Amino acid sequence: MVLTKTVLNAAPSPAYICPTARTCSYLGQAAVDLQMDPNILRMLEQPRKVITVSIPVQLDNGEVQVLAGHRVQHCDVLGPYKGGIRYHPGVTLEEVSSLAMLMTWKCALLGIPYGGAKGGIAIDPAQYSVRELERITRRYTSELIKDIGPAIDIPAPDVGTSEREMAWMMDTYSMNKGYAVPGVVTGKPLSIGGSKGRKLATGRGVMIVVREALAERGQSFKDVTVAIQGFGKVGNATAYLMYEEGAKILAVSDVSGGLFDSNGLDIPALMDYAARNRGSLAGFMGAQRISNEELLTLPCDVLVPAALEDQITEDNCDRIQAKIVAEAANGPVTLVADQMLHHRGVMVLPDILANAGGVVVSYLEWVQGQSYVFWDEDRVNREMEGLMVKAYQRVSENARKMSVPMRRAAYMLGVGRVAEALSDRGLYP
Ligand SMILES: NC(=O)c1ccc[n+]([C@@H]2O[C@H](COP(=O)([O-])OP(=O)(O)OC[C@H]3O[C@@H](n4cnc5c(N)ncnc54)[C@H](OP(=O)(O)O)[C@@H]3O)[C@@H](O)[C@H]2O)c1
Ligand SMILES: N[C@@H](CCC(=O)O)C(=O)O
Repeated sequence: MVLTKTVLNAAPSPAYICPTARTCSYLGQAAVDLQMDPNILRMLEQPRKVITVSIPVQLDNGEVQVLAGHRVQHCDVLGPYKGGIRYHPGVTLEEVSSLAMLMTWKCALLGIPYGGAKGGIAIDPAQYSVRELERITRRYTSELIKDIGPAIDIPAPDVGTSEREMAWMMDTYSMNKGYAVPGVVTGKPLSIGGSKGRKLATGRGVMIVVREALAERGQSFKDVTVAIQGFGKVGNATAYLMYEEGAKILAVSDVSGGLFDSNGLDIPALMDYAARNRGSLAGFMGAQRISNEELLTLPCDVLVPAALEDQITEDNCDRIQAKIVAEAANGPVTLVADQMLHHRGVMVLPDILANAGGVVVSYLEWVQGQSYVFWDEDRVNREMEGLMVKAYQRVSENARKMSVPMRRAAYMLGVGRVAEALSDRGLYP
């Protein structure tokens, strides 16, 4: 394990805001691999700006709750801050800081001109009415009004948010400005400047990188079995696109548990069921019920964690049977589990590569909006695929050349690009 401050003896500043040990460790390893100037590392290991706002919201029953909303802006050396907004009870400032840092490396690795950010509110959206969620989102946006904007910081969906919340954010921001500003968010509905292809984009990116990894082994989707944890925006799209490519999807899950069929699940039927059941797989009768833990340890070729962080840990990684783990979620594999999987010869396709399709199409949405020209879905998918394949090939080549795991190779490329830009812009203004 490599921790940045111990390896390079960089003294922590009093204002140090610590993302998780995992994120610091991966950055620390990249700093060593790149023989990075410690001054640059000091600048990269802390977010530029940490914003916590208080969100008073009147519930439908008249009671007022005061929520805490965060936005962490990690680095904007390559362009505006970029990253999703998460509504989930587990949101903490530490988690948001880590996710913001991941966004910086992800955008840099994919070569898109953005920095990294993340935001979130620690709520369970299922406990609020649609009107309450709208009031929460609008007040959160108003509190952030000076800190977001098409050239400053561009939010997008993440866990618990969708194009609906992005539309409310765009409308609130625009009302404050006095004119429509579609470019303040991405992942918004098509009717207000969203991009074709954005809804399936993250899943499509996951499918593309797994396809490339299989091709390197002389395999295709028709040869493999897949298990997918999480059936939300990312898991659902990943399952659908891999199913369409001919993979046998053995299992999927959501918070209610998993569904398993050794002959392969009928993914369109499950999507249809979930769409009629407020997104949930609960109550589906056409497959065997298993737990989320059982899903992770099923005998399969490809495992796709597409829910939350820390699902594959030192406690279960010995029982993972997949040969490829594709991190559709951000941070689903703990630091220790990552090392143990590597020692066991399991290929981990890291989050900053595997799930980058979403932010790539966010970028394409922003480009279309800036130029007032909107593309058909084929063009969006083609442009995205080009960037994903190029990134995969660079990471794979670097991993081979350096004899390191894919994550380490990806971090060297992503972190290296940011460090170079920081250095070129001038460290000591
Ligand atoms: N949306 C994007 O564009 C995007 C892009 C890149 C990466 N990501 C990452 O992908 C992951 C999923 O995001 P999303 O946008 O798909 O979120 P989402 O639409 O809110 O879906 C989350 C899914 O995970 C399930 N889930 C939650 N807790 C679980 C648990 N303990 N065990 C099993 N399943 C659980 C949820 O089940 P219920 O619905 O039953 O609660 C839901 O199916 C996150 O790590 C996110 O940061 C998202
Ligand atoms: N929340 C997504 C998408 C971010 C975006 O499109 O800005 C991610 O983690 O990559």
